[in-house]
Amino acid sequence: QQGEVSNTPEAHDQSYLCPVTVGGQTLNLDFDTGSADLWVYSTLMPTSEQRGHSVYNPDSSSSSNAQSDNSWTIQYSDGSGASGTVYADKVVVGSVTATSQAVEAATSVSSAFIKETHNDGLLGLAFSSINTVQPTQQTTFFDTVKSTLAKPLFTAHLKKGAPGSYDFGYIDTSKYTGSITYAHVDTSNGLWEFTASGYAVGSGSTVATPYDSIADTGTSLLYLPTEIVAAYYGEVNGAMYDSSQGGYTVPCDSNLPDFVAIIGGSRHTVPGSYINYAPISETSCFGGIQANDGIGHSVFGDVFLKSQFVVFDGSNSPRVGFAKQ
Ligand SMILES: N#Cc1c(N)n[nH]c1N1CCCC1
Repeated sequence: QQGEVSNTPEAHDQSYLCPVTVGGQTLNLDFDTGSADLWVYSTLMPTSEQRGHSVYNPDSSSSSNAQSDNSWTIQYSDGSGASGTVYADKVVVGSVTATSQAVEAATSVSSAFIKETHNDGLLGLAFSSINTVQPTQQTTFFDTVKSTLAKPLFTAHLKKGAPGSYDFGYIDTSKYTGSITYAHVDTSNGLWEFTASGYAVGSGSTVATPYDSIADTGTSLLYLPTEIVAAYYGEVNGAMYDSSQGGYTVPCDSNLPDFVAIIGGSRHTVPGSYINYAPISETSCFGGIQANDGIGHSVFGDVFLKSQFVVFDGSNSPRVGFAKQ
């Protein structure tokens, strides 16, 4: 099988949500290549926390089977988290069906999620080795269906301020220009982890330096080594590190330079306008590039990914591919 599902950006392209049917019930989920749990808001949560969300009711699904011995709890690096119990149920993404997918029904969700009223949960697309279900670890939707797909891959086509798509099982050549360049993926941390080999700021010269990175659709910004971030904002008049905001800010009327990442031996350019992320005040805007201090690797999040067509190749030699949209 193969199929396409639309994604729709939240404000500032902070996240991208896709309609998914779980046990015949449609929820809007954040497809996240940085985690490996499919969890949903559910009727098992306090009623007050369900308000404003579409929720999964396992009792009203004709295909749900409780996995009563299993439970889950997940913590994300931004401090948000959720926990709950597990069911097996039918999950449909576009036209791709997982007849018996582990659906992690939340009993508790952190406040950071509750206020995102369009987000009804996550669909993890990292490797199943980091799925949090215990005592019996479960597979991601992609791993569940992979053997039934025409090709063992999915693609991400995220756009700036407009709907895009995720495709499962095929590469739609109409969604990119030029060629796709690939980088080998190291799966030892359960992530789509690769090594970028350099960078350039605007029309500046290319700096050859390797930096360990992940492709993460569930992260909004582009997190890079501190020296690269300093080199970037050093080219922006009025840019500053504002500890009260927790990162670099720029004047909102800045004409920001492009950022070029060298991956797979090719140049991949983020337009400078994408790096003016969101207003903080009348004149100050939060930068879309920030330092990766404390993360342990660089994170190519949505600020970067929405400039590219991205292939997540889950074959026996996993790799990520990037092409210009
Ligand atoms: N923090 C964080 C994070 C990440 N690194 N990948 N996905 C994340 N989230 C998905 C929903 C909330 C956070």
